[in-house]
Amino acid sequence: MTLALGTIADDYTGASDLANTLAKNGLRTVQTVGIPADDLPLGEVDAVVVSLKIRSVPAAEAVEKARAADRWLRARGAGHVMYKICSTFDSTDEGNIGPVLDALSADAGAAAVLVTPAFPETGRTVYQGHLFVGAVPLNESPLKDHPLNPMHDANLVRVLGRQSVSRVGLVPQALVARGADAIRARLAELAADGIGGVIADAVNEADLVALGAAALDSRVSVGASGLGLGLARGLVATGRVLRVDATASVMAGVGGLSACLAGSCSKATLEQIARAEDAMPVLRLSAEALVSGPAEAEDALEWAAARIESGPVLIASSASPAEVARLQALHGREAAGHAIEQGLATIAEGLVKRGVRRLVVAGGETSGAVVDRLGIPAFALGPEIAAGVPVLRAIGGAHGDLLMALKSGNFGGVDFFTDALGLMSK
Ligand SMILES: Nc1ncnc2c1ncn2[C@@H]1O[C@H](COP(=O)(O)OP(=O)(O)O)[C@@H](O)[C@H]1O
Ligand SMILES: O=C(O)[C@@H](O)C(=O)COP(=O)(O)O
Repeated sequence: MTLALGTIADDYTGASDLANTLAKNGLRTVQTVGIPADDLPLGEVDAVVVSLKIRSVPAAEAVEKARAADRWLRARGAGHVMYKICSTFDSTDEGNIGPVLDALSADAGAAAVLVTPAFPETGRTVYQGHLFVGAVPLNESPLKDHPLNPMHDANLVRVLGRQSVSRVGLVPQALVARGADAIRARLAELAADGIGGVIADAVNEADLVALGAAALDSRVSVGASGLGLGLARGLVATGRVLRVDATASVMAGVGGLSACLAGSCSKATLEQIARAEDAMPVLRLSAEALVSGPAEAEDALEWAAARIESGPVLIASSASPAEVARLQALHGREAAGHAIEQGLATIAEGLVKRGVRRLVVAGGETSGAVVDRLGIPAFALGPEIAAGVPVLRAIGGAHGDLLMALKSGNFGGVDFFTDALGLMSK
C-alpha cells in the first residue's frame, strides 16, 4: 500500500465525515480505529483516515498519539498528512488543535501550515478569520453550550494563537479567491515571517479547491471535511489518484436487527430524537442513574430486548443544556461525560450480543466509546446518509458483519435516524 494521502482525525465521527468526503471525491478510502495491526486486510487504498479519540484528552496525550499515527502514515508513503479537526473548531485554550499542529509541523519540517475548519456544505464558513455556523458567529451558535468544549470566541486567529507556541497568520478570502498560486505566495511570505499556523478563509467550494491545491505543496495541513474535499480534488486533478467510486459494494448482505443510540446533546440531535418518536420506540435514559451505577444500562437492555425483534429502537441519554449543566455541577464535566459514554457503550455491546447488526450512534465522544467497546479495528466506506455521515461497514473485529453510522452531533436532517436505518436496510 502506497498512500496518496494520510489523515489523522481527532474523533471517530469526524473521521467518518472526512472519509466520506474523500470517498465521494474519488479516493479509495479506509477508516482505521487507531493504528491498525499489520495483518488487518485494508486492501489497495489511496487514503487512510486514522481515527483517534484525542479531542478532549490532555494535550500531551493528544500530541503523542497524533505523532505515532503520523509516523505510521508516512511509513506507508503519505507525503501529505492532514489533521482532521471539528468544523466548529472544538477545543479549549489548552488545546488540542494548537499543540498537535505544532508537533506535526515540527516533525515534518513544515512552516506556515494551512488551517481551516470551513465545511460550507454543512454551513461552516470562515471569513476574516471568523468562523460562522450557518448565519451566526461560532460563539452565538449552539456550540456555546457544548458539554465538553463550549466555544465562546469566533476569531480563530485568536483561538489558535492561545493554543499554539508560534504566531498565527491569516489568508483572507479575497486572496483565497485569487487561486492556489496566490495562496502559495502568501504562505511563503508568512513562513519567512516565522508564522506557524495560518487560518484560511473559505466560504465556498472554489475556495476549498484552491486551498487544497496549495496545501498539497506542504507536508501538513489542519482542517475539517472541506479541506479534505480540496485535497482529494487536487490529487485527482494532478493525476496522482485515479477517481474511483468504491462505496456501493460495501452494503451487500448484512441482515440482523437494528438500533440507534444517542449521547449527543447537540441541538440537531435533540430535534432528531423528538422526530424519531413518531417512527420507533424511544427510551430516554436518566443520565443521573447512568452516572450512579450499572442498573440503568441493564434496565435499558431489558427494555430493548422486549422490542427489537419487532423493529428498531432508539436509546438516548441526550438532554437540554440546562439539564447537562445541572448534572455537570453535581459530578464534574469530564466525569459525567465519561460515565455516560461508558453506559452507552455497555448498552451497545449488549445490543450487538442480542443480534443488532445495524447500529446508528449519535455523538462524537459517544461513538468513540461505542466503537472502542465493540473492538472494531477499521471501517470500509459505504454511501452517504446525510452531509458528513456515511454508512460504515466493520472490517475485522469479533462481531462479523456490522453496519454502523457515526453521526456528529450537529449533522443530519430532522429525519436522520429513519433516513440512516432506511439506507442501511437496502
Ligand atoms: N444528559 C447528559 N448530561 C450530561 N452530559 C451528557 C448527557 N448525555 C450525554 N452527555 C455527554 O455529553 C457529551 C456529548 O458529546 P458527543 O458524544 O461528542 O456529542 P456531540 O457530537 O454532540 O459533540 C458526551 O461526553 C456524553 O457522555
Ligand atoms: O467536522 C465536523 O463538524 C465533524 O466531523 C465533527 O468532527 C463533529 O464532532 P462531533 O459533533 O463531536 O461528532
